[in-house]
Amino acid sequence: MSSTLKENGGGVSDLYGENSATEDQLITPWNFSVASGSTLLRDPRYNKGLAFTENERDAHYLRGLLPPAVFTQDLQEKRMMHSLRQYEVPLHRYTALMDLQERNERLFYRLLIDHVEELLPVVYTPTVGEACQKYGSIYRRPQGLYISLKEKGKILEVLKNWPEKSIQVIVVTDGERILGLGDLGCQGMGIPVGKLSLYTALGGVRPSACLPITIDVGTNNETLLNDEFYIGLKQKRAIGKEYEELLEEFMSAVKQNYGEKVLVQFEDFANHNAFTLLEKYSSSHLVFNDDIQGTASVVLAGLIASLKLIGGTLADHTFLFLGAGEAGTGIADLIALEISKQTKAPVEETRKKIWLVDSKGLIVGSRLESLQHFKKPWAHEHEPVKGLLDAVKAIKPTVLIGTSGVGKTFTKEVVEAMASNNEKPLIFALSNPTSQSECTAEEAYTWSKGRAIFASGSPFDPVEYEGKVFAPGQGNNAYIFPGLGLGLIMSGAIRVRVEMLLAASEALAAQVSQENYDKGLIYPPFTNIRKISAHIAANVATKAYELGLASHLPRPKDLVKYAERCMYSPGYRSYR
Ligand SMILES: NC(=O)C1=CN([C@@H]2O[C@H](COP(=O)(O)OP(=O)(O)OC[C@H]3O[C@@H](n4cnc5c(N)ncnc54)[C@H](OP(=O)(O)O)[C@@H]3O)[C@@H](O)[C@H]2O)C=CC1
Ligand SMILES: CC(=O)C(=O)O
Ligand SMILES: [Mg+2]
Repeated sequence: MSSTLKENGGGVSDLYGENSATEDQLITPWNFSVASGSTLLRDPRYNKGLAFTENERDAHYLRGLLPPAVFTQDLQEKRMMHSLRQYEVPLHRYTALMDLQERNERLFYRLLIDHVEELLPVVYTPTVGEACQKYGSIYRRPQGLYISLKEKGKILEVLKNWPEKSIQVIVVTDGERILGLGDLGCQGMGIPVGKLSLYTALGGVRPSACLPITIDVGTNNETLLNDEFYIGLKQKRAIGKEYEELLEEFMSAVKQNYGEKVLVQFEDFANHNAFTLLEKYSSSHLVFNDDIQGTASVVLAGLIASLKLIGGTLADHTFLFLGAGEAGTGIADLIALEISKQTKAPVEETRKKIWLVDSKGLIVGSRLESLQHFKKPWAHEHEPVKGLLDAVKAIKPTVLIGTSGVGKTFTKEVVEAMASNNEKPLIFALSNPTSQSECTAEEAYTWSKGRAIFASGSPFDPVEYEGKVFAPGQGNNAYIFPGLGLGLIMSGAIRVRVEMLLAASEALAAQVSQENYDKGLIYPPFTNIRKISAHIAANVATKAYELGLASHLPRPKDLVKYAERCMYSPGYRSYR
């Protein structure tokens, strides 16, 4: 046993700590056996339900435990989709899909991959938002790993309780800013679970390599604190040193247990923690923040693509944001950086055409002292402006981006003002779920008299306006994180860099076809997402190799093909 392994408690090659444990240390007596009979039917990873063949039914003691019919996976898929479509309430579809995931994992992913446009709004925004709000009452079986203040000092042991040992991606939340729904505490677990199901379905990361985690430090949501069915800690949120120490223990335990190359995606933290955590851990861990960085990458891709429709370069445009938090300032940063890269102008200059409005009005120089650190770079010289409409009139943006988490804030007057200043106003209503969208697709097209180019965080159906059908795009980080994650994993990257986010944006924008543009789309349809993710992964991996951050060597020649080969496929395997 090398001294390094002893020091790090076993490291990645001694996952259970058995080899490195001394005689007086406790270890877990893991026992692995071949599943058969009802145990096999209850194991979602291996269960195939009616698709077990006659031979498998004999060999694995399944005779009599299943009805006589033998179905193909195709037929199971058809049956399941038929059954899902009977539910009119989206939340019922959600629970039916979660049940399937816990019963037959491969069938679940087969459905999700083959019907991505239909099922994405169920496992993801908007329905996942409602599921989180009602998590306590729809709760059946635990999903993911819960780490609460009670586990302080024992987080490494908690990680070891998770049955899968070879983890590649962790999505972690502390539940404080779940979509635009605020603090949902422990019930935020629906988000890491949903995001990771997309890592598998959209990015091809195998399900057993995905670990959803919720860190429960309490909640400030009074409704939840008074709810007898609330599943989390009934106390106010820990802050300051107590919070930081728990997170520090978590991040160290993750590295100790899974090594340097496990990707940690921070998700739906409130902005007073999100920026600090990202800054603190990005030089020591493979981390990225989906709300700050993933969102920035997807919006930049949409902007690059939209230039084909509205003309000019990014530098020719003026940007106005409603919302100056994680998503808003994250996007603004990446746009400024890309313009600086393209024009060679310093980033301090390129920021000047990007303006943000927060709950107190336009961010301007006179507010500098009182601004949170992430807003300060955007405090340009201008007289104070209170509301969005006045800001639109004063700044005359060509692009309006909503990242406020507040619905109905792009009013008729705001959209009309955008349309009176621009032949083709570009409008992104990014807040989730649908109830928080700054405006609907129908409002954007109607109020702009069919001239807006529109994308939203949650999906909207196509809209008919004066005989023409407009198909809105979905500007959601779900386009980016699965491919970004796959690129990091397949190259064995050890750090995330901004160049990788830019590479992901360029790859996504390049996937928008002429046919998409002809329909006014600035994002490709989700139906092709696995191909899109392979291209994003390849571009990200290319950057990882160029930057010397990749550890998977030698570099595969054709990274797109390699990405496709790495992807999990949900077809059943035959059992001996
Ligand atoms: N489409 C996508 O892929 C993504 C969408 N989002 C969505 O973006 C939204 C915001 O997320 P995030 O940036 O993380 O949240 P933050 O809490 O970090 O930021 C919200 C910002 O909106 C401002 N704001 C709140 N209310 C108003 C108002 N009435 N008028 C003007 N500004 C207002 C806040 O102002 P102040 O600072 O003064 O409090 C703050 O600057 C959420 O709904 C989320 O779902 C997030 C990530 C990805
Ligand atoms: C999409 C997403 O990450 C959010 O709304 O928070
Ligand atoms: Mg999020």
